[in-house]
Amino acid sequence: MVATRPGRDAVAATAGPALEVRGVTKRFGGLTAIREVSLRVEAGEVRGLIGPNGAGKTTLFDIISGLTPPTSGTVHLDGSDVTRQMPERRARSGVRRTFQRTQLYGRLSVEDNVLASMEWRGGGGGLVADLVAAPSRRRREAERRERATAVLEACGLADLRHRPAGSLPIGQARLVELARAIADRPRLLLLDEPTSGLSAQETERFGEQIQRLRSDGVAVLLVEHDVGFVMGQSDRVVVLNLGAVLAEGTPDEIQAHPEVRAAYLG
Ligand SMILES: Nc1ncnc2c1ncn2[C@@H]1O[C@H](COP(=O)(O)OP(=O)(O)OP(=O)(O)O)[C@@H](O)[C@H]1O
Repeated sequence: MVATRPGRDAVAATAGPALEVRGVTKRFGGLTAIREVSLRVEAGEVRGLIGPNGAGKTTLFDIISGLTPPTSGTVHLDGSDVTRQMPERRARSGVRRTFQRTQLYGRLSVEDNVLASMEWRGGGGGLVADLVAAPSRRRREAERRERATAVLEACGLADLRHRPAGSLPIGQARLVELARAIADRPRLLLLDEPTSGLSAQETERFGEQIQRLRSDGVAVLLVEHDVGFVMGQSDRVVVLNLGAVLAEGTPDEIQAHPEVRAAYLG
């Protein structure tokens, strides 16, 4: 008999798209920031999300990650309705996010920032805890450190691992935020304008990481004002305008779309 390995892979294979947003509306008082938006992202797919300032992109990320509830509509992860789940619970189910303004622990080292993103898995506690800890805790701690080292290397941050995160320029800080988001092997990664402030070389490295994640089966939703970057990275692109979906298609279809050109691409 062939043993099957239960876990995320098995769930993903049977339960539908990594992310499905169904008919979501969000009102702030009299303002409708999101209007009946539906979209899906499959495992191993990069989906771009573009639109002018105020189109509702960040609000949609807040709804998907659980920071704000929708006024109506539902959010599904791997086929399960998570609309009422708290953000921490969604994070443990594999939803990770980066922010337009990086959210790092400025006084902690780059490495400790990455380790902290995996703290809930166990381990932690430092040297004293190591001396008195059970073997299972020590094993988890060793795995966490090994993973942090691998992720720091992949993101080009190995030489900066002992630097306080708050001392880094924005480009490197964004890479640390990416490292934090991917260290825990997310199922769904929400990237909010990840390349703003990055050099050409850092942008290229960021793009390589996105493609590596995709080939590992991660679903990526990418909000980005750099149209060239988003078109180069994405399998499909959704265009939001005034809170509603204006168009959806391949990068070529979107770039040729007359209304999109008029509203956004110019
Ligand atoms: N907490 C809030 N209270 C009231 N209005 C809000 C709130 N958050 C967002 N909005 C409004 O909702 C609309 C969508 O904003 P949102 O930040 O989601 O757009 P965006 O597409 O992310 O814009 P940008 O590209 O500038 O980041 C805007 O009109 C904004 O002013």
